[in-house]
Formats: sequence, C-alpha cells, structure tokens
Amino acid sequence: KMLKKVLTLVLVTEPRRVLLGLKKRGFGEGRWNGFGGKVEKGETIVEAAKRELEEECGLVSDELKRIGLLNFEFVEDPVLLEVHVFTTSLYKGIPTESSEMKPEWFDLSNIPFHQMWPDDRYWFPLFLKGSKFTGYFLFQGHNDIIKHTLTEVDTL
Ligand SMILES: CCc1c(NC2CC2)nc(N)nc1N1CCCCC1
Repeated sequence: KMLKKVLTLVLVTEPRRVLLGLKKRGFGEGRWNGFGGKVEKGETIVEAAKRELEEECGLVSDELKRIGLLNFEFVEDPVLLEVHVFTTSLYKGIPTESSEMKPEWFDLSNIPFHQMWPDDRYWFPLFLKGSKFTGYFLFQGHNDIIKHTLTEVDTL
C-alpha cells in the first residue's frame, strides 16, 4: 500500500506581501517556497508547522489558519506527499536566514513562480484571494505536472 508522508507549508503574509524562503539545500533546493517540512512522531500537524516556521526563518506564530490540503505523487516514486497548507499574518520575530532557507518578502504582484514548485501557479491565486482549497498533483520528475485536480472548498 502507498507510503504517505505528511508535510506542512506556512505562508506568512502582510497586507501586500508574502514571505517566501529560498531553499538552500535538499528537496526543492533553489526554489522559493513557504516554510515547512515533515511532521515528526509525537507532534501534531499544527505543532510541526509552527516548529518548521521558527526553525526555517525565526518567526513564531501562535495562530496558523488552515487554508489548503494538497496531495502530490511522482510517477517514479511510490510515496504520497500530503501537504497541509497554513497562512498567518500574526507572528513575532524578524525573518532570519537559516541553514535551510533565505527569507525575502515578495509583493503579491511579483511572486517568482518561475523559481517555485510548478504546482504553486495553480493554487497560489486561490490562497491570495482567501479561498480554501484541496488538490492533487501527479508529477513526472520535479518539473512536469502530468495531471492535477484543484477544488475550492468551504471547509477543509
Ligand atoms: C511536496 C512538495 C511541494 C510542492 N510540490 C512538489 C512537487 C511535489 N509544492 C510546494 N509549494 N511545496 C512543497 N513542499 C512543501 C512542504 C515541504 C516540502 C516542499
């Protein structure tokens, strides 16, 4: 049966900007993304999201809002990646570069999609207009989307 990895992704916003991090190594290296990673044994998904946010860019947030649930598969790899997407505009701290991520603010009209995971072009507009969404993306390699579904939902 398919192995499932549960991951988190946090998008920090200000009125006209979103905070993204440039991944410095590992999975997604060289791509801008929200902050997140694996859910460890013994922690909830929200606790994992808060932990990764602080580890990756030094921000502490008490209030993460669930906005999306995205499932990913790679044709070459029998693992299902289940990504729980959160957003917050309530945080403490200053975005700080870590070993994993180099944080920068992007104007909402200037999101670097060409340097992000290809799926982001599909669901970022839903996130930016305040919708909740569920989606599935089947990748060939790390750049080509073979098929996808994306649905706006009232409740996650
Ligand atoms: C699941 C990978 C992924 C992704 N799509 C990839 C083709 C599968 N897109 C975006 N934005 N973030 C992603 N991760 C957020 C959680 C931490 C790992 C990277």
